[in-house]
Amino acid sequence: MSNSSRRFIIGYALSPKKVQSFVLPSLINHAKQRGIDLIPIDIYKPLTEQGPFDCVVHKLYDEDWKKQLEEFTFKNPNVVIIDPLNSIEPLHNRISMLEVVKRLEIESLGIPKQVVVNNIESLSNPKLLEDSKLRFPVIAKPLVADGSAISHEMWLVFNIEGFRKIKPPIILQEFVNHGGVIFKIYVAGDYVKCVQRRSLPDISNEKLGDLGDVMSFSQISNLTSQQLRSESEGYDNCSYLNIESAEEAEMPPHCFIMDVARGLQWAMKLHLFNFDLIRDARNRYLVIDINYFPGYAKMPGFETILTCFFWDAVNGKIGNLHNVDTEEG
Ligand SMILES: Nc1ncnc2c1ncn2[C@@H]1O[C@H](COP(=O)(O)OP(=O)(O)OP(=O)(O)O)[C@@H](O)[C@H]1O
Ligand SMILES: O=P(O)(O)O[C@H]1[C@H](OP(=O)(O)O)[C@@H](OP(=O)(O)O)[C@@H](O)[C@@H](O)[C@@H]1OP(=O)(O)O
Ligand SMILES: [Mg+2]
Ligand SMILES: [Mg+2]
Repeated sequence: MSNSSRRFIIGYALSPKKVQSFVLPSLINHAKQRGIDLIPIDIYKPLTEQGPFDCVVHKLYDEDWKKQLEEFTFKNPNVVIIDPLNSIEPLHNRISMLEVVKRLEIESLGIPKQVVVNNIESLSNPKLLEDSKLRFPVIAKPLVADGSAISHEMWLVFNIEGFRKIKPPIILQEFVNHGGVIFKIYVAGDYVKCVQRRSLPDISNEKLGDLGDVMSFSQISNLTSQQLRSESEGYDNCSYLNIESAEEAEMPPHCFIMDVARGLQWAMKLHLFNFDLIRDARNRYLVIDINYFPGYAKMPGFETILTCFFWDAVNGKIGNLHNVDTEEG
């Protein structure tokens, strides 16, 4: 229970899909019990005429919202905005997204080799892979990561023929064998949680020749085994994805997760994000993706963690990371 009778108001500006997946009755009730009311922001009305708010959380990126936030911040400099748009923006480009990882200089941590391809001509350059020190298989990911369905559409490319299906601007990223498991680390202010999810299976050199030219996929770690099977139907390479379940893997060390989460948070100046981590055959960890305001509801204990974070936010207690906890998802 709240230790004071004062109530706090958090305004949220989220897409209808995000409201449905995040603003669950269980979260609303949990927050209420700690004196926090979660109130929807009407994006069709001026933000400055709404409220009062102690804090605003948001995941909208259009120009109109940007202007609304600027005006609101100017008139209400003491209201906490989670998070400022200029801190979120680097995550909208898959190159700038991972730049921050390089700055951390944490031992055993890195990112896969990658190169930007802006147009079809560059994609047909026969020396593209050689110049960028990449080898097949590679993953082609849309350069822009703006939350649209298209920004999640990826291709696993097995040979040069496969490039025919790819539409730049994209990045080509080294496919790193990692045992079919990824770790998703959710950060909400001071709170950090690591869960294990399904990923793409390893590809051996022998298997590479049997997989066809290219295979498209989207948000694989959110798919159930059943969805994964139907997703893979119709591809030459369907048997590649048609696996029942990945082996359970050992979780990364707590202190390592903590260091990376804290390092990323400070470097990016963000409170709400998750990052995807894979472990290669030499026990090196690679960050492959960072998402703003991810699907927290899939995280065990989400109501408690988010409510604690909101409480910290409205009480000016957003500070050092603590409470690191790892568990299987
Ligand atoms: N370099 C890589 N090597 C091996 N597998 C990878 C690599 N990059 C991505 N993957 C696999 O592809 C999946 C999707 O990639 P990524 O996380 O970049 O996409 P996304 O659409 O941004 O995902 P999210 O839904 O988490 O936002 C990962 O979860 C992982 O299974
Ligand atoms: O759909 P969910 O709620 O599960 O959350 C997903 C979230 O979608 P949403 O913000 O539209 O809801 C995605 O955001 P965009 O890149 O599309 O902006 C991205 O962050 C995914 O990684 C999240 O899944 P998770 O990484 O947590 O598994
Ligand atoms: Mg991802
Ligand atoms: Mg992503």
